[in-house]
Amino acid sequence: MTQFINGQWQAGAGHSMTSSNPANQQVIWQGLTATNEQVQQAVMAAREAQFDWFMLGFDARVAIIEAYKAQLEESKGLIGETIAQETGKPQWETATEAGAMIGKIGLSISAYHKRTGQTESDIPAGRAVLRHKPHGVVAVFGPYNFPGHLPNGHIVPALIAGNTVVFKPSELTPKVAELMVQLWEKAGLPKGVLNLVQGEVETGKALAAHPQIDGLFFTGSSRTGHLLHQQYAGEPGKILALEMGGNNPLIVKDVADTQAAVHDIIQSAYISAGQRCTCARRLYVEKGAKGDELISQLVEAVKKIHVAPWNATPQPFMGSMISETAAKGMVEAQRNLVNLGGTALVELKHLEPATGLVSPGLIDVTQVIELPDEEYFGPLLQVIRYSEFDEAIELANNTRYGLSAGLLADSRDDYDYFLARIRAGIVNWNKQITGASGAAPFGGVGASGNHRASAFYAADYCAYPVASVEADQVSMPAALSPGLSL
Ligand SMILES: NC(=O)C1=CN([C@@H]2O[C@H](COP(=O)(O)OP(=O)(O)OC[C@H]3O[C@@H](n4cnc5c(N)ncnc54)[C@H](O)[C@@H]3O)[C@@H](O)[C@H]2O)C=CC1
Ligand SMILES: O=C(O)CCC(=O)N[C@@H](CCC(=O)O)C(=O)O
Repeated sequence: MTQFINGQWQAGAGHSMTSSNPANQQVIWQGLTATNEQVQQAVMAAREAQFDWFMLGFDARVAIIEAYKAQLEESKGLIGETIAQETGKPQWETATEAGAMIGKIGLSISAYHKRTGQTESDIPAGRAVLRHKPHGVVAVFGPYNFPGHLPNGHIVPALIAGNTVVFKPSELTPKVAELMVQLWEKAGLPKGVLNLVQGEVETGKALAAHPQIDGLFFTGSSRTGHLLHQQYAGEPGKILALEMGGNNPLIVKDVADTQAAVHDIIQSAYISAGQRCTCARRLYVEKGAKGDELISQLVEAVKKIHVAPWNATPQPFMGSMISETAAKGMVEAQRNLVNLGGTALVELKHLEPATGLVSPGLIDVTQVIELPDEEYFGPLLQVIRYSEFDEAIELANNTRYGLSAGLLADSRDDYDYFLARIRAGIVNWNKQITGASGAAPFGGVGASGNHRASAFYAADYCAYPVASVEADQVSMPAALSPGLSL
């Protein structure tokens, strides 16, 4: 039973789909995809349930969402293990993803009040009331790299606001999605409020194209996000929130503690085997002896990064990438950069055939004239040597993306200058550029997003404001407008 439609689990009526552990190819989930007819049923179930869900009222909705939180807490270990098995990420890391899912509940309730909610003020003619209403039925699309936390970051605020949801997870992580929906079911969510349709791109297309969708909240690649943006052109009545990838720069300038800088670089570029949208892809290091020393320490540290399957003891820093295909894609990306004139400082290697296990790579691309503005979604960091800070900032900004960026420098003045000039939605100083806080907005500019930041600002795209001027009864004004007599 792979689809959850109108409160019932049912088998897909489409074709066969499997999900396997990318570290050993063991099949961990098997089922049939949803057909267009099942997508239609899911959307109509969400439509049917929406008004009652909204009319239940905020407190009653939140009570169910708190019950879901209790389910998450009870199943925290299982969630972490399922994510690790399906994505290949190490267990220490997926435990933090399960924790972030739990933390999302309190943050989303607080964000609802702070960003939306209801306010009233007295005005001469009565009172002005600001309320927020849900859009209606929203589709949530999830990526594979955070299969629990990131869809959860759309679903929870959407439900708090009174929307109903049709969730289409990544085809690479159906098992995590199924577990999440089972926990909502146990929490007592009324039928039709959250529906799950599993499948590949065709299922996504059917859902995105459904005329009864009022909004679409997407986290995934820039390529797919751009397709959806084109598809929603000419539909101003629908809300589209796009959280997409990046080609994120990190600049190092005059740091006293080189070892600490190396640590921040590694946490920025290689966590989750480089499969975070916030990961550093380009590292700018000053030319000269100090820069050479930093690079040589970085090379040694990258060579020592422990890579192993998700459940290995001791735990590795990097687990497997999501698939063998993804691993091969990174080897191909490295080959392409070498062909363009790059020099591998640490070669990224596919460690075992038929798995997603790769070693981290570091490549000097200073000599590459036309550096591709691509998001290589894996553990491959490109190094560019610069002469002047201005040059480094200009190169860092030379991207169509604008998600995260960072500066490692001991001078506050340097940071203020960088902050004023860099174009990105997440800008950090002397901190890794991954691991953004859910208590802050999360989103990028350029090809990284459409100015609908998620995380704490997700509340904004989950509801629309309704401004009212109200009085308890109809009454005559103190004076009539010129030219009127009654
Ligand atoms: N900005 C952010 O918050 C984040 C962005 N990402 C980005 O996500 C990407 C990795 O995730 P993927 O799963 O590979 O993304 P993806 O774009 O391949 O897939 C995302 C979802 O869209 C669906 N989909 C794919 N093509 C579609 C189409 N034509 N119409 C409708 N639906 C379609 C997929 O089935 C999946 O459910 C990276 O680029 C990463 O940077 C990942 C996490 C956070
Ligand atoms: O959504 C939130 O609560 C905060 C954003 C977040 O968790 N970002 C993570 C993962 C994003 C990704 O998939 O790359 C991060 O910044 O590391």
